[in-house]
Amino acid sequence: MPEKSMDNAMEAASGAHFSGLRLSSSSSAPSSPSSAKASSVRSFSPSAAASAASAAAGAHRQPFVIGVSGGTASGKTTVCDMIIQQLHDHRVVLVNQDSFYRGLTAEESERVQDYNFDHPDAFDTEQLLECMGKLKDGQSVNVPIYDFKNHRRCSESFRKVNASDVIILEGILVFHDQRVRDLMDMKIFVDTDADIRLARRIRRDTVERGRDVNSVLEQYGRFVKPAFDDFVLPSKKYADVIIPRGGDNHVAIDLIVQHIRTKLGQHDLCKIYSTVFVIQSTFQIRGMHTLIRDRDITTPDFVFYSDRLIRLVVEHGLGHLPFTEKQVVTPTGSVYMGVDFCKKLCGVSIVRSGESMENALRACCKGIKIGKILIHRDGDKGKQLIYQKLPNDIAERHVLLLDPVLATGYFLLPSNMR
Ligand SMILES: Nc1ncnc2c1ncn2[C@@H]1O[C@H](COP(=O)(O)OP(=O)(O)O)[C@@H](O)[C@H]1O
Ligand SMILES: Nc1ccn([C@@H]2O[C@H](COP(=O)(O)O)[C@@H](O)[C@H]2O)c(=O)n1
Repeated sequence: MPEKSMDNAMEAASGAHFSGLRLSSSSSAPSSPSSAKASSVRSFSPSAAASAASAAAGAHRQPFVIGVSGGTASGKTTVCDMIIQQLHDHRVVLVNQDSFYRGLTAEESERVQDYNFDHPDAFDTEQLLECMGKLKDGQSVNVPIYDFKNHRRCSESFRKVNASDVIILEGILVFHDQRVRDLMDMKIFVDTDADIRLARRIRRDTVERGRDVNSVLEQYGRFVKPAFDDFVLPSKKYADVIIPRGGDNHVAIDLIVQHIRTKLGQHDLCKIYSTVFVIQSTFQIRGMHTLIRDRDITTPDFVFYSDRLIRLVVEHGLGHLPFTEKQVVTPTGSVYMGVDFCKKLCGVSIVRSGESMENALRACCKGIKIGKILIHRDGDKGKQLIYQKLPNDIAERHVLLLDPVLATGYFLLPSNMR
């Protein structure tokens, strides 16, 4: 039998069927050690379940929001570009706080040299919050386009920013307002020496922003430096990560990208770990998860349903073991072309073990050559090691981690069973 067919057979074993649910005693489902929950299971309506499932499937995932702050010309945009480049397989959008600079009034425009663009009041933070709120909600937004040459927003054009997996919000004062900070899952401060920043700013503002050297120096001494000391530097304490030398610090950027990937992987583990197999959620599995999460479940029912879930995980896992073709002769003398597992399952780590789990595992593994079953109990070193390697909410699903080199299976069980 080709490997695919074997997998398909195992897949079918954990596919969408209700045999594991304990329906009423008149049904053909396995008999129940306790009927306490039977009535609630009986009222399990496929149509209600279907709408609940589709609601869950269509449920909007919260994007991962990263705030990037730092002094002017510290390299914030450069760092953001590097992160975006490295996260090429995810949808990432960049929102610049600069886009939310208020347009100047005619009077302010006349005396622009007296205007403090580095004070928090120079930004329309309410509008920024509204845009970020929509993006977090999965809606696309029109972000204003700001022109540094004439200190105005373009009145007609906007930049359309689509909902994404990752939103990066960059700007000198993005850590200043607590409401903006609270939107962020990760805060990065780009820390570059003041003299380097000033040199870059002179070059950039004269080349790109239509200024002359004198006006840059004047603005820097009068507003930029004092505001950095008063508002930007004090907000550094909110940062989770400080990157010295900005875009030159490849190690820091690599580490940050790795962290973001891990966080995103909580939604899509298979993108990070090629050896992770996530069992497809079915009504049967969700129904049983619902039952065992119910605080009113009786102990016999809990044991029954958790045992059933464990069996599904284990059976699914066994489908990934290597096998060879094997012929056997049946009692009637005919030849049956079958398969035989060709390597030993040398270790199975169960994140939380209990007698019923051990029993279920041993029962499922009957007929398979098992070298050793390792059961890690609470506090075990092995368990710690497994946890260190995995994102926090991985246990929300049934996951089987197979290491093809060691042929070791890790069966992770739902969080409430830890
Ligand atoms: N590591 C670097 N080495 C040399 N120039 C840099 C470096 N990082 C940024 N720059 C330059 O400095 C200027 C400001 O960088 P930018 O990333 O736009 O900073 P910010 O967004 O903090 O204002 C740009 O002209 C950019 O090309
Ligand atoms: N019309 C404007 C608006 C802002 N600035 C300066 O921009 C700096 C912030 O942008 P960075 O890319 O350097 O982070 C800020 O320090 C303002 O002084 C300006 O000069 N003119």
